[in-house]
Parts: sequence; structure tokens; C-alpha cells
Amino acid sequence: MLKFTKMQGIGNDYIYFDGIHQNVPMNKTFIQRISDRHYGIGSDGMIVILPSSHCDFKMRMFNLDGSEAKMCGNGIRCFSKFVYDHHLTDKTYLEIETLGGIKKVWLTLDNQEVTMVKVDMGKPILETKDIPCLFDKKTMINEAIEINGNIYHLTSLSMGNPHTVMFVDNLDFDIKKIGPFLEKHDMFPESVNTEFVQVVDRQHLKMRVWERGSGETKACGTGACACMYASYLLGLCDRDVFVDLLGGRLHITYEDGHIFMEGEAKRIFEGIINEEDFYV
Ligand SMILES: N[C@@H](CCC[C@H](N)C(=O)O)C(=O)O
Repeated sequence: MLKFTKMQGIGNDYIYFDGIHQNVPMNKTFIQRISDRHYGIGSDGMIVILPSSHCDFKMRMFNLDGSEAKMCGNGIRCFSKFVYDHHLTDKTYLEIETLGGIKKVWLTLDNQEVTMVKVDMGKPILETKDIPCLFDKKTMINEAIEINGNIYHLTSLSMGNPHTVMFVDNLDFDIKKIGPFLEKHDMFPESVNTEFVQVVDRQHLKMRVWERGSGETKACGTGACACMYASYLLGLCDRDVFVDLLGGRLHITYEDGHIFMEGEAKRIFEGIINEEDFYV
């Protein structure tokens, strides 16, 4: 039997497992089935809390299709609430090992309950070879790219995971027509998360996201950071902005070369499953 907690950060929902006190299966079939919204618990994917040799904890995260990602912004906020609420730590400053590097996290408490979480998301990476993005220039900043006979201006970067950002006049469009196409485009050998961004003013951005491995989600924390940094690079916003996503708002700042993200983290429910039920 496996204990789990379903949590969400502005609507980006994952199933969280304590992998310190129980053995958590991390194979694709199990992840796809528990994440299924009709036959499983239902989520955008799965996140596992693990011990770390040099940090407070280690996070591993998996998308809905079972693929593993190096970082998850909304996930790391809920991860941090999980370890505090489950008494795995009493610290309100944490260092968390991820496949995308060590992330520093600050918890805000209200009546001993974690409500808001701030994360140092690190330095954005622009070099195409490190995103990775197969493009014949060192960076892809507002480059006109032809896709399916249309020209799109893309800015690509890594926030530990790959993102490409496209500016649009409004967010009311059929994301299924373009999201999956960019996700699987040859230009991105490890696939990509795409942010569609509308600039409201210099302190306010709106975005929708098509996530690699999960499709359209209500929010993406690394995506909101990518969207802010791309907008900042192009001179479209200040260093301190609010990003509105379908599921809620994140506060993103750019300080001393690092991106900081702050937002809510919420528990939805807890439960116990029999692993075997998810292989049939
Ligand atoms: N929703 C996440 C990002 C999850 C991983 C992403 N789909 C990828 O494969 O890179 C976030 O909040 O950052």
C-alpha cells in the first residue's frame, strides 16, 4: 500500500509520494495510470520526495506521460509544503536537490500551515546548445521561425527544463493546433514547453502553456519564469512582475542574475492506494 497526497500550485496538480519511508514505483505505466483523470487519481503527473546526500531533500518529478523533467516550479512549492506539513522538517528555509540543480526555498507560515512559498529558480540559460535547441546561432531571442508555413517569433531558454516563448495579442486561441507541434519539433531534441504570452503592461503578463509531456495545464512555474525573462530581455517588462496563468497568479522577480518565483501551495486530499490496482 502507498500513501499519497494530491496537491496543487495555482491549479498545476501533482500526486506527491513520500519516497523516504516507502518504496515508490517510478515506471511509466504506474505514473500514467495514477495520473489518468478517469481511471486514476488524476493529475498533471507525479512528484517523489527523496533523501539527499548534500541537501535537505531531493525532488524527482514526472509528467503525465511518465517522462521525467529536471525541474518543476509549481511542484517544488508543493513539495516544500509537503515536507513541512508531514513533519519531515521544521525548517522554513530549505535547499532541495533537483536534476536541474539545487534550489533554495523559503516558506511562509500562517498558523503553522505553509501558505506561500518563494523559490530561487536560478539563472536562466540562453545558450541554444544547453537548452537544448538545434538552431544555428548561440541564442534564439525573438527569432523568426517558419513553422507549417507560418512565421512565429520565438525566444528559447532553459529554466532547468526547456522552454520556448511566443508573444501573442490575445490568449483566446486553439492551443492544441500549435502546442503539440512545437512540443515535438525537431528543433528541440528533448522536446519543449511552450509559453504563449500577452503583455498587459510592464508589471503584468498573462500566459497559457503547453507543457512537454502533460499538454495544456492550468499553470507552469518554470514557464512563468521563462515568460518573465523573455519579456524582460525584449524590454517588454520590468524586473518585478505578476504573471497570470489559467489557474492563478505568480510573483516573479529578477534579482542579481537569478529568477525568484513566489506563489501559493495547497493540499487537496490524501489517500492510500494499492500499487497493483494500477497495473491492470
Ligand atoms: N509544471 C511544471 C513543469 C513540469 C515539467 C515540464 N512539463 C517539463 O517536462 O519540462 C512547472 O510548474 O514548472
